[in-house]
Amino acid sequence: MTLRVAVIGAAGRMGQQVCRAVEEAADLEPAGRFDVGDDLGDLGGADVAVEFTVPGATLANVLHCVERGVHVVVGTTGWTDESLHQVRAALAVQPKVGVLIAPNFAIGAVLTMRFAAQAARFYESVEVIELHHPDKVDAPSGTAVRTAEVIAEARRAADVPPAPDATASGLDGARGARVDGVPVHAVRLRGLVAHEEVLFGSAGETLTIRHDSFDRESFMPGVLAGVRGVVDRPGLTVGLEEILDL
Ligand SMILES: NC(=O)C1=CN([C@@H]2O[C@H](COP(=O)(O)OP(=O)(O)OC[C@H]3O[C@@H](n4cnc5c(N)ncnc54)[C@H](OP(=O)(O)O)[C@@H]3O)[C@@H](O)[C@H]2O)C=CC1
Ligand SMILES: O=C(O)C1=N[C@H](C(=O)O)C[C@H](O)C1
Repeated sequence: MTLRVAVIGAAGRMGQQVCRAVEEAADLEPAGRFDVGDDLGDLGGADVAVEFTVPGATLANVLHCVERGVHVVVGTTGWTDESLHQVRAALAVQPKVGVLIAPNFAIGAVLTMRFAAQAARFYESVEVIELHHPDKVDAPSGTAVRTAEVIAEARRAADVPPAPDATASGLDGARGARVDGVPVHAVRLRGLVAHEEVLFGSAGETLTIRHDSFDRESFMPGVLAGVRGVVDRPGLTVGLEEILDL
């Protein structure tokens, strides 16, 4: 069966790449391209909309799609418990519709989060560093936030005490931001795309897990897997790992 796919944020860095990927996929058909200021209307008759816009716009776009019975694959970051709650409420009146929200569609980034969760209970110390292109509008990255959260959950479950840190004075921000107690550092550098390092340490050893997206092409297999998977997954799914059965 051919799926008709609309792209919201189609003029953006990710949106352009998604439009190309949809055009090249034999089982998908472009239904429409939407960007800032466009009326989403009936999404061009799409079965699935792919949404890569900005944190301030994504909730309204997703709710619009759900209300019209269109499945949605969302890559935009900045989701909160409150905005996820609003999506669940909208889905309750459209029980056949599926929404997939994933902070990162690159397979290696999903594996990095999984490996980090596995390693978390074995180490005293942990820090997350995310490195991105300087045109990114949010910090830290959605991926780094999720990575820190899964690490913190695993450490709590294993009763690992807070990481040691004797810092008593210094400049604000020097130790990064705390996400669920885990220090997260954001680097913005021309030449980069999307990268993450998770550093673990214990007496006499460290473990570094690193993922690099050198090209936005790296997100496309995950996005297309999401498009094909979301139509058979009513309700809200958070994280590509659910679709990949990881
Ligand atoms: N989950 C994942 O794997 C990935 C997630 N991302 C996330 O995706 C999002 C987009 O990233 P990226 O493509 O680099 O960003 P861009 O800024 O390149 O693209 C966003 C596009 O959305 C447009 N836009 C803004 N508001 C609206 C709106 N209300 N309706 C429709 N379109 C709108 C922008 O227009 P204008 O510029 O005119 O405002 C722009 O064309 C970010 O949140 C980023 O973190 C990025 C890469 C991978
Ligand atoms: O803005 C980006 O580029 C990216 N955003 C996502 C995030 O914030 O985690 C995913 C990836 O890191 C690229």
